[in-house]
Parts: sequence; C-alpha cells; structure tokens
Amino acid sequence: MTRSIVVVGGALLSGGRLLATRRSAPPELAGRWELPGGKVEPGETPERALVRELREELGVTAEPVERVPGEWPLKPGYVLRVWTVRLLAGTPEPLEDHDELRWLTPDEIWDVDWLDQDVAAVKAVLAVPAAWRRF
Ligand SMILES: Nc1nc2c([nH]c(=O)n2[C@H]2C[C@H](O)[C@@H](COP(=O)(O)OP(=O)(O)OP(=O)(O)O)O2)c(=O)[nH]1
Repeated sequence: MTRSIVVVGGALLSGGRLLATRRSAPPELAGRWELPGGKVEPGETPERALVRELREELGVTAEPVERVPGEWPLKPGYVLRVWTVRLLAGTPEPLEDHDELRWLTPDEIWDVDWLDQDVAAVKAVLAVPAAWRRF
C-alpha cells in the first residue's frame, strides 16, 4: 500500500487571531485561502517541515505547539495534518506561494474563501478554544 504524502499546515495564532494565507499558485488553487505549510520531505519530521515551510513562505521563526486532532484528505495521495503554532520572531510576509495574509478572529474566520479541503481543518482549529487564548 502506498502511504500518503503528509502536508503540514500551521495554525499560527497570535492575540486571539488565526493567520490565513491566500495562495498565488497553482492556477486551480490561486485566490483561495489556506493554512501556510507544505509537504513533509523524506526523512523530515512534520514539526521540522512546518518550521522550514513557515520560514520559507512567511519569513518567520515559529514553533509548533500541538497537533490539532484529525487528518484531512487533499488531492489523491495527500493528507493534511495541522499543528497550532506560536510565532517566536518576525512578522509574517507573503514571500512565497501567497499574495495576501489576514489575521482572523473566530468571528471573522469564514470571511475568507478557504480551500474546500481546508474547511474541516479550520473547524477543528476553532474547536480548540484554549489554543486561541494561549499566545
Ligand atoms: N500548505 C498547504 N497546502 C495545502 C493546503 N490545503 C491544500 O489542499 N494544500 C495543497 C496544495 C498543494 O497541492 C499541497 C501542498 O503543497 P505546497 O506547494 O504548499 O508545498 P511545498 O511548498 O512543499 O511544495 P513544492 O513547491 O516544494 O512542490 O497541498 C493547506 O492548507 N496548506
């Protein structure tokens, strides 16, 4: 059986807001919103992949805190796993893969057009209210 490729998503939380990022590519995903992150490379832990991706994509130093329970199918052969993330240094900027960022309160969370496959993951992040108060 072939194992799925894990895509790690970061639920970056700060001051009671979640960072949403708007994809700039590929064309079928561009303009839709997601959790920043990317594919785990061979030999890499998901947490290290997340730290690497957040540095590359947003220019920040960040620390995965805990796994959000669940796993969400993306395109065939890919699954999304999500960690809550604390920002340690830097201000996120759309350096790679994204063209806009928004910090959303829980009340604003559905104001952006999340990728269909991310909706359940975002609901799972909302279902961990303690995480929103922590950083
Ligand atoms: N990062 C991220 N990718 C997602 C989410 N939802 C979703 O369907 N995807 C898809 C988009 C891509 O097909 C795949 C992740 O690839 P990516 O392009 O972000 O990852 P990467 O930086 O490792 O990719 P690459 O440019 O090295 O190929 O998962 C999400 O919430 N976050």
